[in-house]
Amino acid sequence: MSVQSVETHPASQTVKFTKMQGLGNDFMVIDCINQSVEFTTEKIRQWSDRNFGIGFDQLLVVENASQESVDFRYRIFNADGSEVQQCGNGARCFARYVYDKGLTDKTEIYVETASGVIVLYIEDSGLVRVNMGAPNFEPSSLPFLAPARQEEYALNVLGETLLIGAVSMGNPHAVLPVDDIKTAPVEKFGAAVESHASFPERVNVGFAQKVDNSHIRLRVYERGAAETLACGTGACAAMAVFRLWQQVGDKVTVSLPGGDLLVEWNGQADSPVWMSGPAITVFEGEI
Ligand SMILES: N[C@@H](CCC[C@H](N)C(=O)O)C(=O)O
Repeated sequence: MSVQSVETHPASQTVKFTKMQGLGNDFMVIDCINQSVEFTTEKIRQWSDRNFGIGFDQLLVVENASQESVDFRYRIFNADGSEVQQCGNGARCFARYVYDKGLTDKTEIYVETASGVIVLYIEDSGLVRVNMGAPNFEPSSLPFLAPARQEEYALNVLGETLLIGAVSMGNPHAVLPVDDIKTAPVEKFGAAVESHASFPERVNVGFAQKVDNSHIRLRVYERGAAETLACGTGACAAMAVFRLWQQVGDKVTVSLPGGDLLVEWNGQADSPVWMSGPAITVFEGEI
């Protein structure tokens, strides 16, 4: 008996993709249900290059789900080629993509990620609302090498002691409160905190200013992508940390350089964080 290997979609020479953005956090989205693509770190870095490639903060990959109760599998790669667990702005674009491409006619979409299942809702307004799951403040969940769980931590960075909050939204976040977002030391501390030895898998770094009970301003230095115009999980992380510190209420507008997100969390340990915002298709391409 001879054994034959069957490949339904042979790896193609060219790759069809869609360029999308959520508040200026931009993505290359690839359908790997209808085409087969091999990903290498080198290829992703080339594509993400803003001068020599397509240019994006993250690559989003659409795949078939591995479980029956879920609609799709959602994989995420940073611009530096690292594969990561979660991307909030990407999740909204993922919903828009699978719906607009006719891969589903559902407006409530269950998606498996490397950090669990999230649920995406396409609203009549065109905005996408995402159930991002509950925030996890256990240091080991990031991972963050702190001796015990605390509400805030003192982190030694470049000879200075920074006060931070730490939370996993599926992916790791450090949140630094600042007095004024315009003078936030993103250039000085962003990369240093991202690769601090206390975060063995690196960390996304949010600089957050409380405006009032229902409004935060935020800039995020993203792991594997440097500062972006917006970070959805970063917005959820900042809101969750400020909510834990009782600095804000249950419903907060988070203003990022690329625009506003609405983030809701009631402060209960098992309750999910909800995030709502836009998801926009920019162009279709082939490379
Ligand atoms: N832009 C994202 C987060 C993307 C992943 C992140 N850089 C990481 O390494 O965890 C968002 O909108 O959440």
